[in-house]
Amino acid sequence: MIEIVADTASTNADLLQRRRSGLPAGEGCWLVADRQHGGRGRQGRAWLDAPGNFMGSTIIVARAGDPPATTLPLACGLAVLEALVPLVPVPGQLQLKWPNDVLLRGGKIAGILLERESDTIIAGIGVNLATAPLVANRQVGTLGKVGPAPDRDSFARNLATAFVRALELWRAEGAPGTIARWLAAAHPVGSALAVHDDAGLRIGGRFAGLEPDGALRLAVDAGAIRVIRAGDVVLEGCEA
Ligand SMILES: O=C(O)CCCC[C@@H]1SC[C@@H]2NC(=O)N[C@@H]21
Repeated sequence: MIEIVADTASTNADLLQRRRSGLPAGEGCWLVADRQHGGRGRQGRAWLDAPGNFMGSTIIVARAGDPPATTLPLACGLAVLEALVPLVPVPGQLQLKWPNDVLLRGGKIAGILLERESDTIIAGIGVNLATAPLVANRQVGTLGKVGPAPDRDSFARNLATAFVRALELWRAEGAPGTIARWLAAAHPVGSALAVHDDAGLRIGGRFAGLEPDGALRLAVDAGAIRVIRAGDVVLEGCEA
């Protein structure tokens, strides 16, 4: 079920609140906002909205036997990518960047914030369907750069369908299959990346694939591998 609200602070906050209050809201339930004035992004950043863009959240209920939670962001990124592929003239222009950003010609077009409280995981998704908000020091993408902006509501329906499939595949294939499909859709191994860790430190290196739990492998000086489990990743030469 997809519910649409005209304006809210954050669809993630709203769905979390519904689960806390014990209101009926489970997997398959979506909340989509026309406008969102307190959008939350990863790493404590804000997510800027714009008319015609997609801002929405859904619920995932963790089950015993689920694959490692660290691979769920990858599955969510694959779902958003699947919903976007039919909307671009050249599908290869879309790439995933760790853990779940979608890039269009190198500019970030979609971001996902996962927030967890006990068995409830809220996946909040922002997609620049119509407008690329101005973000300091970042090249952001919009579908409007490669064609007409798609209808938000039909995008929402396609995304909900892609999400069901992505969750089923994640649960059926587990971490190895999810990682293999994510790698096939990501920028190439060897791409230059800069990682800004939680302390604000910048680590430069080259993309060296993923660990079995979905963490990022970064080849740094002298061929050493740094394993990144949290941080903000920039694809050098494309973003900022
Ligand atoms: O920083 C990111 O890349 C993640 C951005 C996630 C934004 C979406 S918009 C809908 C949902 N509600 C929020 O407050 N945030 C997410």
